[in-house]
Amino acid sequence: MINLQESDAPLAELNIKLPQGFSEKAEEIYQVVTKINETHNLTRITSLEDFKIRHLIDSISSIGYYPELATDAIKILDLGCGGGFPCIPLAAYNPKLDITGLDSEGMKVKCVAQAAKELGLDNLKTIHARGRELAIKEEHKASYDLVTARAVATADKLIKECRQFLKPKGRILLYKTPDAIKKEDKLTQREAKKYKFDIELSPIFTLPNDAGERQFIVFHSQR
Ligand SMILES: C[S@@+](CC[C@H](N)C(=O)[O-])C[C@H]1O[C@@H](n2cnc3c(N)ncnc32)[C@H](O)[C@@H]1O
Repeated sequence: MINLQESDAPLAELNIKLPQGFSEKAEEIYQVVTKINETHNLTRITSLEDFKIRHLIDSISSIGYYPELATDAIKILDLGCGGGFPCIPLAAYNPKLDITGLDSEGMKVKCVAQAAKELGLDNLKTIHARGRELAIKEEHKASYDLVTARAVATADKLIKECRQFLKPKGRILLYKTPDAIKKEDKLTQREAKKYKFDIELSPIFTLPNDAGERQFIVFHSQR
């Protein structure tokens, strides 16, 4: 049984409150995703404790930094959603979020769509496409408040790929490690300046069980 609690690091550190019934939902996510994984090889993270920390807690940790995610009706594109992270836990956390999981691998989006159906997540849909192809389509251009991406590409590439999806004053929120942010800094600064984004960095936090340090980099569109 996944025992997700507010006292779990870094949920406590980030002051993230768990909605009623979320621990049970987290258990359901674990069951559904690992069942689909048996035949589709979506994730190598399958032990209960690792899944809890590296998928569930990591995915919702952005709420500590961006509290509107817990309460508001935000339209989100999760670019490179893979097996459904962070989009599945975020959709389960706040039913008002309207999330689209996008991936260039058709099998992965099919699995995420199946998981969303089994979990009753009506606020999560999926699209099979590459980011840059979808971004130029009329119905997706300038349509999202927020683009998220975890473990997809370097920040400079993601600025280019995600910027056209954003509504005016939209944001891109990347799940990163502090080391990656430092390493990518020069190119990130260049692309952010070129496409007129302000950069904001979250505090660094540490995931338990040697899962490493995390930091968010957020790009705020000036337009
Ligand atoms: C390492 S996986 C990460 C998956 C998930 N975000 C996670 O953290 O578990 C990267 C995913 O991004 C997808 N991807 C990479 N570039 C992409 C692009 N330009 N457009 C859509 N999907 C992309 C890949 O197919 C892959 O599923």
